[in-house]
Amino acid sequence: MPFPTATRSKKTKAVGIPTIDLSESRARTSKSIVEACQHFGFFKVINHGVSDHAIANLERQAFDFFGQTAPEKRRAGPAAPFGYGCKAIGPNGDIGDLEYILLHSDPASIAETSASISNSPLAFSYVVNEYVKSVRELACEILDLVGEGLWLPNKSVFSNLIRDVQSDSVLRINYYPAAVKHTEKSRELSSKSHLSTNNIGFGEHSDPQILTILRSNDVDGLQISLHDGLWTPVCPDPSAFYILIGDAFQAMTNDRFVSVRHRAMANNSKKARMSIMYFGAPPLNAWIAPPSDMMLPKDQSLYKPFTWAQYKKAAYSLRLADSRLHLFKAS
Ligand SMILES: C=C1C[C@]23C[C@@]1(O)CC[C@H]2[C@@]12CC[C@H](O)[C@@](C)(C(=O)O1)[C@H]2[C@@H]3C(=O)O
Ligand SMILES: O=C(O)CCC(=O)C(=O)O
Ligand SMILES: [Fe+2]
Repeated sequence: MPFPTATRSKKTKAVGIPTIDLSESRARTSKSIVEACQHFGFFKVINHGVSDHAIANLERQAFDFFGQTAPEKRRAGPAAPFGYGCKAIGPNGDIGDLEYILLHSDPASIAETSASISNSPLAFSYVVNEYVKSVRELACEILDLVGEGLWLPNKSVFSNLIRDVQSDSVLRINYYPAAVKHTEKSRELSSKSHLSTNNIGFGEHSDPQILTILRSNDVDGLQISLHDGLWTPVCPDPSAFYILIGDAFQAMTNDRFVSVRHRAMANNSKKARMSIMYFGAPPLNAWIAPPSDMMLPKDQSLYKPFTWAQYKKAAYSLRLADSRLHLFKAS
């Protein structure tokens, strides 16, 4: 009898993930960031400038929210797409071992979602706005460094998209409850069913946006898939941010960068895992295509030009693990 997927896909491999120190010289960091985007689509940043306060305040508000009873939390859901969600991910039947809050990054939308999430909506929306402002700055700094590293005449061509007031960026707070305590009997049963330690928390996928700024507490779970298809566990580092290249950036660099496939394993720790992701996206009507000065006359565009709205619509019509960029390949 074949093993369930969770057990079959157990193979993992430890790999050195590039760490970029943003306090080093721009020439050095811009070069290292471009290399990391090309080889991994993933890297870690330290000395990132996001204040500990902004992080701790949001984490506290979120832990307070997730610590409530199920009926209390359900009042803030279902996430359609914004608000509270439990287990169901997206509109097409994907399921994970987690709870989450999804918010649009626009202040008016943050205020609206906060009213359903919190009994103190002003305090909640204040800390969300502060966090979003801070990580947006970090995202823009990284995108400017990419522009410099690629020697683009307009180094802000990418960051301008997420600085735009119409930017469609999103904030997600994922909560993976602490593992349930096992009795001897339940341990025996779950080991027989091969399911005890390898369940999926948030299934394999790439993020559709330009880039993702991810931070988690000190509980592990995140894994990335590198070239050989093996899953690489990412060591949690609450003082750092992890940067993930998304599909839109892959298209805007004509595949010079490749979006990274990743997943989060279900929590096996006695402590809950919390991850916070800022998904930096362009305005809905923005065209996703390489900047003209990035392309040489001999270069062929690998994708038909498409808008972020068109790409998002395609992503939301598919399952989490489905790849989507091929739908926009130039013939
Ligand atoms: C199954 C889905 C969930 C998702 C929308 C989708 O149809 C495919 C992309 C998924 C994803 C992954 C990254 C982010 O977590 C997210 C908010 C996004 O923009 O695309 C989720 C979507 C979601 O959970 O709604
Ligand atoms: O929770 C995590 O660490 C990863 C979640 C993720 O990839 C996502 O929400 O898109
Ligand atoms: Fe993701």
